[in-house]
Order: sequence, then C-alpha cells, then structure tokens
Amino acid sequence: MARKKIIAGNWKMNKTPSEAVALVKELTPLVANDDVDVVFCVPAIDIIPAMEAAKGTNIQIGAENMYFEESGAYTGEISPAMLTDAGVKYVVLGHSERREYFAETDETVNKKVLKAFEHGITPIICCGETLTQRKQGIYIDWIRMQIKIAFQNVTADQAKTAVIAYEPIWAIGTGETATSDQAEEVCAAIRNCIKEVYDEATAEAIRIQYGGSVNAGNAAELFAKPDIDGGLVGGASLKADFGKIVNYK
Ligand SMILES: O=C(CO)COP(=O)(O)O
Repeated sequence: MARKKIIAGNWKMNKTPSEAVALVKELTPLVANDDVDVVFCVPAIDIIPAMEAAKGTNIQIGAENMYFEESGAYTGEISPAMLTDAGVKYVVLGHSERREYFAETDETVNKKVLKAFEHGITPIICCGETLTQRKQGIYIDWIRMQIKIAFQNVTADQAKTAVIAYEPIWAIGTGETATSDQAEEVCAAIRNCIKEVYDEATAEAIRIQYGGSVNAGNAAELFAKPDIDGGLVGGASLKADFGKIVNYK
C-alpha cells in the first residue's frame, strides 16, 4: 500500500504573527504539490493568522505542542479544544526540545497523544536518540521504548492515522544529517515495533517521518527510502528551500 508522504515544517520559536503571514504567502506558490500532505507547524500565537493566510491553499496549519487537560488552571498552556476550534488538524508532540527544556516525559507525551486522538487531532509523535546512545549501540532499544510508551492505550485504528517523526537529537539544527541508510534503519525498526504492538496493517498504514537537518539537497534521497514517509523540517522550513523539499521529486 502506498502511503502518502507528509512533509511538515516545524517553525519552533520563530516568526511573529505578521511575519508568519508573510512567510505563508511567500511559500504558498512554492509548496504547491497535491501528492504530498504539507503542514506548517507554527507557534500558538501564529496559528490563527497563518490559518487565514493559508485558506484555499494546500497548506495545513499545525501546532507545536498541546496540553493534555481539557481546560482549567494551567497558566500558559493551550488546550486541544483551542486547537480544533482554530481548525488545527496536526500537533507535534514530544519534540526533543520540549523533552529537554520543558521536562516532557514519555508518560506526558502518551497523555497528550491520547488527548489529541480524543479530539480528532493527528499527533506527530517525536522520538530519537542522543549521540551517546547511538555510540552505545542502544538507540533502537531506546526508540522502541519511546514508541511503546507513547502508544500506551492507543487503539490500532488510531495508530493507523498517527505520524511518527524520527529525529536523532545529534542531527537537529547541527547541519549533520543522518545518512539515508541510518534514517531508514531506524524508521524500519519503528515500523517493526508498531507491527509487534499492533499488527501488519497498522504498521503499513502509519506514516514515519525523518527529521534532523533535512534540506533541499538531501530530501530526495531520504524520502526515497521505503520506510521514510516524509520529513519534519526545522530550519529549512523557514525559507524558500522548503518548496524544494516539498517538491523533492
Ligand atoms: O527538530 C527538527 C524538526 O522538528 C529538525 O530541525 P532542523 O531541520 O533545523 O535540524
């Protein structure tokens, strides 16, 4: 079964609301490609203006994070209903920067994943190892653990619609990309883990992205791999290069 590629930008903490509108407008003609799902995951305050600017285009606007409670005394957090009311369909969960700087754990990621599904939002679930873990040869075990915890109590039907982003921490923002073989090895292992937890049909349906210094020069080789269904792109999603990544063929 052919899986539709999903290429998402993760803007991180970049672009004010007015800059976000300008960037969406600049990139709109460049990212036109109906063969690929194109998602811009933007800072919370940019979601509504970016959504407005993306109206009538193939660009979908996603969020970079979400809290796992419905509402209440959680100062500074964004609820799932706030996202759905704004029209958001995708949310990045468990990015390594959130794990490192904002104390997210596999358990809180799992709570967020369950909550996103409850609200009909597709989670883009991030996993990935440090350079030390890679050198120790435990990276596959580590990622299998991250995946197994993130998917606790997620049904097979839900899992089929999920997106997983494999982002080796040593390749994020460093300009050092995993080779396409390194990326494929882990993406295939993730698919295998999903097969063990669920079944073959779920493993075949789920989409797995690679992220970590994806650019216009390496996208085609990465996305040609059988288990890599697109990318989660940081730095290069903020410039015209993103158009070349989306139109990698
Ligand atoms: O963290 C990333 C996407 O979520 C990757 O960032 P870079 O593409 O800037 O390495």
